[in-house]
Amino acid sequence: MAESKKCDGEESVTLDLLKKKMDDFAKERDWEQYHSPRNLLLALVGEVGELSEIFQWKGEVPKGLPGWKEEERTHLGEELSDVLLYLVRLSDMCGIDLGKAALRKMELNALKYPAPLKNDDHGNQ
Ligand SMILES: Nc1ccn([C@H]2C[C@H](O)[C@@H](COP(=O)(O)OP(=O)(O)OP(=O)(O)O)O2)c(=O)n1
Repeated sequence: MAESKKCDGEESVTLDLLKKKMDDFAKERDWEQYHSPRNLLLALVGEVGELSEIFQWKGEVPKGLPGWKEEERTHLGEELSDVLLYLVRLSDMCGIDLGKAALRKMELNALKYPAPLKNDDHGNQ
């Protein structure tokens, strides 16, 4: 089920919900013909370029983006969203369950890069 509600009545955002909304968006416009894997990949890369432009020439940007104007933050949210939406759509058109694939990849990452052991209360490792 794609739709899910938070307890405050607001719709909670899941990858499944975004997948369903992108599917509806394409169907309503008869744009499924354009949403081939290769087209979507190129669109995704284009949006990553637009995202990069926001940070271009700024030098290092501290976390939380202090000093950024509200309109710059809004623009950033839009470009991040374009990247996410095309990624979700690309995964769907390739038959990849992105949520499952990402969780599996994180497990692989944890095996490849084990966290260092922490001392317990008794100073033992
Ligand atoms: N064939 C298309 C075209 C657009 N979109 C959707 C997904 C993106 O979220 C957004 C991209 O729209 P634009 O190509 O108009 O890109 P921008 O919104 O970045 O506009 P601009 O490039 O003018 O800044 O619309 C889509 O699903 N399929």
